[in-house]
Amino acid sequence: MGKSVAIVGATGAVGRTMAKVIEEKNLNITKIGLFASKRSIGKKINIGSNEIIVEKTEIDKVSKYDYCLLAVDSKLSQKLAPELIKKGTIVIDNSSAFRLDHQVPLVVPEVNPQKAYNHKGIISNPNCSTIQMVLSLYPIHSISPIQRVVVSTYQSASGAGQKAVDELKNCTENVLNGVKCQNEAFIHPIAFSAIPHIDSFDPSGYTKEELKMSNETQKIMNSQIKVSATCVRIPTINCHCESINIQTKNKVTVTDALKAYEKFPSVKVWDNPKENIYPLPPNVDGYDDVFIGRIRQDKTIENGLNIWSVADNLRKGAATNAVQILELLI
Ligand SMILES: NC(=O)C1=CN([C@@H]2O[C@H](COP(=O)(O)OP(=O)(O)OC[C@H]3O[C@@H](n4cnc5c(N)ncnc54)[C@H](OP(=O)(O)O)[C@@H]3O)[C@@H](O)[C@H]2O)C=CC1
Ligand SMILES: N[C@@H](CC(=O)OP(=O)(O)O)C(=O)O
Repeated sequence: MGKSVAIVGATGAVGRTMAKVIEEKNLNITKIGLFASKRSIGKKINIGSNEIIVEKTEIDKVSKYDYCLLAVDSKLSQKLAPELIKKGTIVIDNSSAFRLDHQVPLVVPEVNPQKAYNHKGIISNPNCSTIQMVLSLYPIHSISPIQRVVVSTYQSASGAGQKAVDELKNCTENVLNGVKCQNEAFIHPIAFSAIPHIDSFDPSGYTKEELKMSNETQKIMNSQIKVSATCVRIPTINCHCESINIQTKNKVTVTDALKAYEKFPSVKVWDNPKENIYPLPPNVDGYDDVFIGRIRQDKTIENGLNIWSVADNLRKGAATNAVQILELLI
């Protein structure tokens, strides 16, 4: 029998992308409900040929659905998810609220799909930079265990939500017109800049975004891989980039890495330096895969590789991964 699915946060960057991904996949869903804040009551969103009217989020309404894809901030997830599971709705949560909870599976379907079945009502979707990195690491890890990773990210505005995308556009236009740029979504004006500060600082000096990349990777890959991350916001609209340095237990050659990536689902290699071919955000926008290029041996250590990875953070980094989890369950 077909299942019913609610998207809460349906008007946001991730929620809108979830609606698109559901439209593209032929899932056994009989009813879809779209919910957001009271500001969005009456907005219309098309899924296939159906025009769906956005409703205000109320537990009694959302809990009528079998599954809820939650795409709201973590504070709101913390409030809504327990109330929904109490009423029997299974929640796939995009926020960071429950990701490190031992009772909650944290799932990348190509890596640890079996965890999804062992849920107690909530399944967490990992952080966008983490999903992308885990898929970039896992094929290499399958050849030789990864010991340590040093990663620098170049994260797009859409990672900070729809308002941040609007702010990037307005701010760029203002700066070009000699007008001062106002910033609310970002800590500093984003136009023509690079901001090494995503989420808040931890007493260790790392940001929470950087710690998520470390802690969530260990949980998903069930391994004590050491990850040292520096997360940077750059003025691109969509798609995150990552420069990843990987240290393995035994030597992994570029040829080994290419073979492993080529047979792995959801990973594509675009790597031809002679022809200037490597993944770029505008070419990856709208795709569900993680794209890898610039694969090369690290000359400074014995068992090291450097790679460049690009993925659509709203799709594989958020909506597509969440809908894949839903697909495993229905
Ligand atoms: N953007 C990304 O790449 C990624 C995001 N995530 C996570 O996904 C979640 C959603 O992010 P994103 O889509 O970027 O955020 P947006 O800011 O773009 O969207 C937020 C959504 O939450 C809704 N909302 C706000 N307040 C309420 C309320 N009181 N009741 C019901 N709905 C409300 C908004 O509705 P309204 O329009 O009515 O205000 C909107 O639909 C966050 O937890 C984020 O951390 C995770 C991985 C990647
Ligand atoms: N922090 C990510 C997106 C995000 O919302 O992540 P999280 O769900 O882990 O807070 C970014 O800004 O690009």
